[in-house]
Formats: sequence, C-alpha cells, structure tokens
Amino acid sequence: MLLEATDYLRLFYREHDQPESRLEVRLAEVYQEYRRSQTYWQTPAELAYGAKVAWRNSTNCIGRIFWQSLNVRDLRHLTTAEEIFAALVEHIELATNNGSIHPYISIFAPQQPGKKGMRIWNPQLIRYAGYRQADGSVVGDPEHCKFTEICQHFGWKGKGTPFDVLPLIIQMPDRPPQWFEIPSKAILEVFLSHPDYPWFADLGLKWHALPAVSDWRLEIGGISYPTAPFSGWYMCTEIGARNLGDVQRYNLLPIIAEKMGLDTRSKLSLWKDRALVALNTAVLHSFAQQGVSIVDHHTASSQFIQHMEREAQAGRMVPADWGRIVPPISASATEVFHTEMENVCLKPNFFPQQASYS
Ligand SMILES: N=C(Nc1cccc(CNC[C@@H]2CCCN2)c1)c1cccs1
Repeated sequence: MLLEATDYLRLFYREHDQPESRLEVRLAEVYQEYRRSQTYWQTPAELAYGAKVAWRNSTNCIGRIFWQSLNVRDLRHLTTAEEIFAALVEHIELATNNGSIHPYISIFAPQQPGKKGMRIWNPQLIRYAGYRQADGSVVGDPEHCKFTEICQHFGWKGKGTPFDVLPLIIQMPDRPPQWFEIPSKAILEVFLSHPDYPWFADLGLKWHALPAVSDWRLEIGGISYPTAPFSGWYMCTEIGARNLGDVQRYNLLPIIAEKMGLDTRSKLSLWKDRALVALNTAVLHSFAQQGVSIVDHHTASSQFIQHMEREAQAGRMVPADWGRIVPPISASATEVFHTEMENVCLKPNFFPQQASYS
C-alpha cells in the first residue's frame, strides 16, 4: 500500500508541477499516519485528481477525452444507508441535469484495513427489472432476473412492466442490506421513435438517460473505495446494439426486422444488420429530439483518437483494450478499429469486484 501511495503522490505532485520539497513533506505525513493506522486520509484534491486519473486509465472507455472535466463529489463522511441513498438520488439529478448530462462520480467511505467496505448491490444506479414468467419468457431485462428476485425477496414489489426501475440496495459494513425506491421524478427516460418509420413509436420502447456504474471499486494510491458510482452519457450502440439488441437482453431485432418488411428467414437479407442500424438511428434521433446527451460511435471513435494524440503530447501512452473500445456495430467503419492499442493496467483505476450477493 505504501508503495502505491508513494507512486500516486509522485504522480499527483508531478502533474501539478509542485516542487519535490512539497512532495517530501506530504510523504513524511503519510508515512507517519500509516505507521499509526495502517492507512491514510487523502486530501480532497488528491481524491479528486485520483478519480480523474482512474478514468484516464480505464482501458474499456472510449470517452476518455473528457477525463479532466469529471465532477467529483467527496462523500467519504456519510455513515448511514439513508443519507447515502439521498446522496445517490442527488447524484442522479445533478448528473442528469435535465438532459444536458455532466460526468459525475460520488466517492463514499474508503474500505478500512481488515474490514469489509460499504457496497451498493446494484450494477448501475438505474437498471430495469426482469420478471421470469411461468412459460420461461421474461418481461423486462433478462440480465436482471436474479437481482429482481433478490429485491422481491426483500419485499420490493415491481409493477411488472418491461421498464420497472429497480430499487437501490445499500449495505453498510457489518449491517444487513437495505432497499430504497428511487423517486421516478429523478429518472429521465427517452421514448424511442424513428425518423422514417411511424410504426416504431408504437413499439412502446424507451430507455433511461443516465448510465451510472455502481459496482466497481475505485483504487487510488493504495486506498480502496468500494462504493464510488460514476456516471456519464451513453454511446448509442450501448442501447441500440447491446441493451435492446442482444438476444439475451430485450432481443428486439426480429420484431424490428418484421416491421421493416425484411425476410428474416434468410441470412442473405442481412436483416439483423439492417434492424441494428434502424434501432441505433432511433436511439440517436430520440435522444437528440428530447434534448438528452448521447454520442454516436463514429464521433466517439474520433474523440478517442484525438485523446490518444493529446496524451502523446503530454508524454503519456493510452492503455486500451481494443475488444472493448471498438464499437459493436460498424466496427471497421470507425477509426479505432484500425488503431494499435496496448492493454496495460495502470493505477489509479476502477476494478470490477465480487458481486455482493451470491
Ligand atoms: N456510457 C457509459 N457506459 C458504461 C461505462 C462503463 C461500464 C458500463 C457497464 N458495462 C457493463 C457491461 C456488462 C459487462 C460488459 N459491459 C457502461 C458510462 C457509464 C458511466 C460513465 S459513462
């Protein structure tokens, strides 16, 4: 831990053009505190910059050109599930900003040495329930059938529609988990229509504006923050290709292709490809029409190339996982497809962690 603390503080002072003497003073403080308590308290500035650099080091993220504009909320002092729930609702409202989305992260208490940290059980702050039916079919998002059953076990009752927002489950260290319903007024949703197909709106599809990842661990300078939900805006393919297009998710390609009058019995009609483009066109059209921030995969690709160029100017390489950066549709039509990438793990960074529920 001390080695990671030293490495991070060196980075912090170097990137803020601070003299070595200032760094030595800070390091002495940290070493002294560590000797006493096996940990140390990071300053608000060290915390905020660490979160930005963790984003800069995120190998799966195509949107890193904006890493310096992250809004960091230092909420390490909150101690009860109720006040953390209130802070999460405030996060959703601040980040959504009526559609003009700003990147936010809320950082809660660090994990104490030798103890379990507090956790949000949900993978994202806003996710739709999945209800398994008697005939094996699913109403809602099949990815969340198990989580939905856990919520129902805790006493939560969903309406049973395909787009019921799941409650937040917050667990404080050494306490039982508690669930909280997010007020619907806090959740902005976009109803999906297509510029050329009037029947598209009749499918009754929508998606929420804010992606907010809540089950990754933020690690800065040897300190672990197991609850540090971060949110930004969507790239259209996340909704139009994966969430609504995957067979194991809402599986909408067959229905859309049918409505388009395509021959879904023959692969040669490329009906899946044409339905994917229609779905992504609908997502971009609807978000733009309703004034909600989103980025198309071509723009995001160009921004990532620009980010790599800017980082090279700063003398830094951009660690990236090609398979996660390249969009799931039209891959070779985006510049990132033709770009060499090196997948290394730098710190500070975000790390997936063991699900809180078994
Ligand atoms: N647009 C976003 N999408 C995003 C970013 C990081 C992680 C995730 C969650 N992806 C998890 C899925 C499921 C496994 C592989 N991908 C979504 C953002 C989320 C938070 C800021 S931007």
